[in-house]
Amino acid sequence: MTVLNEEELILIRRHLHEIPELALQEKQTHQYLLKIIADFKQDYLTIKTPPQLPTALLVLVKGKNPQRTIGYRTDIDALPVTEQTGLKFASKHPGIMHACGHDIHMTVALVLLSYFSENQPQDNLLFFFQPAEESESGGKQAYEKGIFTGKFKPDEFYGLHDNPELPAGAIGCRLGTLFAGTTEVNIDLIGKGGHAAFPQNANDTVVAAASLIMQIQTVISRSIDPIQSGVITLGKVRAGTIRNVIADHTRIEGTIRGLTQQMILKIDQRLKDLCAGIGRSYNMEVKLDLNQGGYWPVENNPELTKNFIQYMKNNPDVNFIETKPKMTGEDFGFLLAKFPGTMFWLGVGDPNSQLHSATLNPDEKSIERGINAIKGFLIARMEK
Ligand SMILES: CC(=O)N[C@@H](CCC[C@H](N)C(=O)O)C(=O)O
Repeated sequence: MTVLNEEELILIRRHLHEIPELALQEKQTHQYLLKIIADFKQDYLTIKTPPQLPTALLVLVKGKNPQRTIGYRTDIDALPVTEQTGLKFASKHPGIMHACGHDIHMTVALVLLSYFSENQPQDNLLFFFQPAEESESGGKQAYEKGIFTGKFKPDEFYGLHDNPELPAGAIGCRLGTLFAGTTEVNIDLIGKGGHAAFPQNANDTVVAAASLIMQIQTVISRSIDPIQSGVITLGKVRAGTIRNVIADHTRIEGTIRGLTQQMILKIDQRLKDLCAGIGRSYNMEVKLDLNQGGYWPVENNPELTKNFIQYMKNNPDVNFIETKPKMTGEDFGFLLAKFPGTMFWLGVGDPNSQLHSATLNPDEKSIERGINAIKGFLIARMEK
């Protein structure tokens, strides 16, 4: 096969969209990626499925005259969202959707890989198809399980995220922090169940949880410098089985976001204080589990990012937009703390939807435009 053309890339993107899989369960996706890559010219490629992380995939393209190994990462997992786009190629996996655009990310990476498998690059290029970005910290797991060793160790790393607010094909980036760091929050309140008619004999976790939720909502407004800011969203609350039984257990799940590690730790501490206080005042056990995993703030490397932005600004075919930091999280933040590099946005022109929404429908024109911009950048980078 030669370099994937526009028609082929659309078919690939649509097939990937049909088979979304959750974090660490990306078996079908992994198989499909392998099948596509098997059709590329193999002369310069080394393909490896790391046994420590069996849905991940590393593909090394051997350079002509390598001075460095440039890493390019795409995430491959999807979300537990029921698709409502009405597209002909909508998800075939009930309750799961590529609602964060990782199907677009994978397609861009595959086309870049197909191009460099035909046109041997100067430097080595390492393509990393990463599982578990949405949860389970796939990037961190990959690093800690030692998959970036020997010839699979990048000297610098690049990766993109799609952005429905930006016009299709636009490239967005900034020096400094691009994405927030996040902490996953799990709270279990354990009280005493009982008959709805006899609250005096029970210890109601729903009432305690309601109070805790309201207190947590004061953290950002009262404990955080308004110029800096942060976010706490409690997206899931589960309690009870029926209206007339007092719930002995309430589970709250949420996420904390901050643009610096210091901010995240400050919010973490306030949550610990509030949970301890609720435990004392309602006389029940309140277990708080905070897990940052690999969702560190995405800090772009100053020198490499300056170079990236300069290339994009000077390229008349690229619509470059200097963006502000966002409170979305990304476990590429962990990898950028280990390897210098740059994360950037690819505009997918769907301003009526958000990432993680059931109606997200990226404009497919963004794929080809993104590929051209990134391909040009990688070639220019290898000439330096
Ligand atoms: C781009 C994006 O939407 N990323 C996710 C990352 C998940 C972070 C983690 N699981 C958490 O919820 O804290 C996001 O939700 O921002």
